[in-house]
Amino acid sequence: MTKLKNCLKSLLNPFKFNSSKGKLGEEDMETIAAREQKQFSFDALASATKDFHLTHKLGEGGFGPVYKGKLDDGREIAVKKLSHSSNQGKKEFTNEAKLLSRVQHRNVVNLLGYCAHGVEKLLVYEYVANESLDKLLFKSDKRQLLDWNRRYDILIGIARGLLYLHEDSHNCIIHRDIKASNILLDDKWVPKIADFGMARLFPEDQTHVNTRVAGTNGYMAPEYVMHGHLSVKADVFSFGVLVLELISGQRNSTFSQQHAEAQNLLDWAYKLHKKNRSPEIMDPVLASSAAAEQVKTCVHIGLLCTQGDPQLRPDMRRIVVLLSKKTCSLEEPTRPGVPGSRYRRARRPAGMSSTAGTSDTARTFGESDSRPFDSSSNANTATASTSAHTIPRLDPHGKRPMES
Ligand SMILES: Nc1ncnc2c1ncn2[C@@H]1O[C@H](COP(=O)(O)OP(=O)(O)OP(=O)(O)O)[C@@H](O)[C@H]1O
Repeated sequence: MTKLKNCLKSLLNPFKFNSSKGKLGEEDMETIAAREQKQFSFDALASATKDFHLTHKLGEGGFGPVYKGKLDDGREIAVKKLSHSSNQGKKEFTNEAKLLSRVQHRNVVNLLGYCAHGVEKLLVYEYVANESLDKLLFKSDKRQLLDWNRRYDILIGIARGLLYLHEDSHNCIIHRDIKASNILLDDKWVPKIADFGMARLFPEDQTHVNTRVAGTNGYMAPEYVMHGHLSVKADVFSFGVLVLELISGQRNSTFSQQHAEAQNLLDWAYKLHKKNRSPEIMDPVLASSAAAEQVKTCVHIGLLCTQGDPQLRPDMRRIVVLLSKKTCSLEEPTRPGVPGSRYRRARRPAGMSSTAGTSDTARTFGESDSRPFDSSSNANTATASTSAHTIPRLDPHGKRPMES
């Protein structure tokens, strides 16, 4: 009997068995239940962030300000206060946040929980100590911290995180906004994908787009920008842009000013690849740490990911395999699509649906098409031909492909 008691006691130990009462203390039970529910009280978050004090503010993105905080139990957190423009109801928000907090992977920022308090909606993330990738990669005084091996590990980590979101999480989660600023690095340089699931929390709500800095972010897949066709291949496209940015140390969105002979980073990489000179896109600070063959393979993979036709792009499972292999034979990429931005998408001409996947027309892509797929061109010209490839129907949230 005593043995059984001890055994039970040790099983309950992680939950702070309250021996003086001989059972789990009421408070402990509440704490466990609250943690399970992933619900945080507004007071706990206000106290953790010193009333959302300016000195705790980490920054402000399109969805609202983010604050650093410390919970009573010592955990460091980042609290995202969603802007009031999210018109999602409390119950829907709670359901979505609950689902998203089940997403757990080494390369995805952990959503610890959420809080819905009056009009306030907040998301609570694990705090990731290092800076976001863009701050390191695009700042000349910091980019040498990222040698080739580190960049390569970051690439594989992001690829694994995306594979998990696409295929291995409870539902297919399309990120929709993969870019360098959404990759956070922890103190061991492990990349963590941030801001996943925003499409579910801001369903069909483009309002936040207008609060972002106007301009091109240069990561969005052309078929998504132009037609709202959202599939996992849109994330693959953005990942491809990120691959080429990591290799070159150049931001795709500001590239054109530097190299007049190419329209953008993708175009430049493609032209050099065709001449078998792709290592020339390499960031000069990598000269001593990079192996030319590996750089070549990575450029090749980046170009496969950014092809205009989403169906030609590899999926994340294949990308993880390709990146993990020492040698691999790769098909020739077709010309890259021209990336766009969400900002442009929000300004689609009247009459074009902004609902992902509702447009039934699409431009036909293919090897024979030598023109780059320009997302900035007028949408009327873009709907000229009916798609030869049917793109799977998407749910009205523009997030999960629907099983038909
Ligand atoms: N979990 C986190 N840990 C540490 N810092 C974070 C965390 N989440 C966000 N931040 C920081 O908070 C700031 C704002 O982040 P947020 O993701 O809201 O916007 P953004 O990525 O700058 O822009 P966008 O909304 O366009 O993606 C950034 O500097 C980011 O690095």
